[in-house]
Amino acid sequence: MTALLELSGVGRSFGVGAPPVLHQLDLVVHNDDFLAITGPSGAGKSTLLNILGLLDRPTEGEYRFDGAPTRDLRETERAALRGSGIGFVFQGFHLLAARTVLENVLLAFIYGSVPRHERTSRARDALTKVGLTHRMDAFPGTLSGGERQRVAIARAVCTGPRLLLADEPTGNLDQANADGVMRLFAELNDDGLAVVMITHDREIARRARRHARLSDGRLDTEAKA
Ligand SMILES: Nc1ncnc2c1ncn2[C@@H]1O[C@H](COP(=O)(O)OP(=O)(O)OP(=O)(O)O)[C@@H](O)[C@H]1O
Repeated sequence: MTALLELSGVGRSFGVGAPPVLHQLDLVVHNDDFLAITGPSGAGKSTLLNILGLLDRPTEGEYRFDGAPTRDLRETERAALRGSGIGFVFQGFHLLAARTVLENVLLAFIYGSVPRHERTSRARDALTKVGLTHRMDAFPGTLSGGERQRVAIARAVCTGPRLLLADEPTGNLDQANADGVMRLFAELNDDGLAVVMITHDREIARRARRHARLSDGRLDTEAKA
């Protein structure tokens, strides 16, 4: 099976003479993978996620997305690949307070290639998938944290990405809402979406299919959660 993501000898340094934050990382993520990455604060987890999400570039090594090298892609090509192939979910939800739930989800289509006439039905379907059909016209400020994160997940998946990247997606949630988000990730993964998630919570990491631990800039992909 072709890897969806493949890192070979990837390093990332910030500034001349600074020690590398990421060091010679090798990682393969397949289409059906659900990978949790843990590690101490400052280990480079967000730096790694930014590289996987084509928001940042390695200073060493190669990153292949869906079999194709990404090194020589122009910014516009990287943005197009992000818009069509990758969904992002963050700890802080990143919703616009003055837009309704449905309008927030529709924002995802700004960067993709989904035709205009399909957008509202796709956004509604995504909100149905996350159990928020009844809150489409609500404003984010009137929702619980768990509901807000589900809106963010609907926004991340409504364009039909191959990969979902999540940075501490349960960090602002209580146990019950964190459980709900993890159930949703498992369902999306069963439907064929690859998920890579950063978490500091070992219980949450155990809910993934696979666990890798990042420390001192190195990745242990055999680590037990
Ligand atoms: N743009 C940047 N310029 C300089 N240094 C950076 C930059 N981005 C990250 N770093 C450094 O890289 C290291 C790793 O940061 P990163 O945010 O990836 O860690 P993390 O594992 O996600 O940490 P946390 O769990 O606390 O969020 C830190 O020492 C940080 O200061």
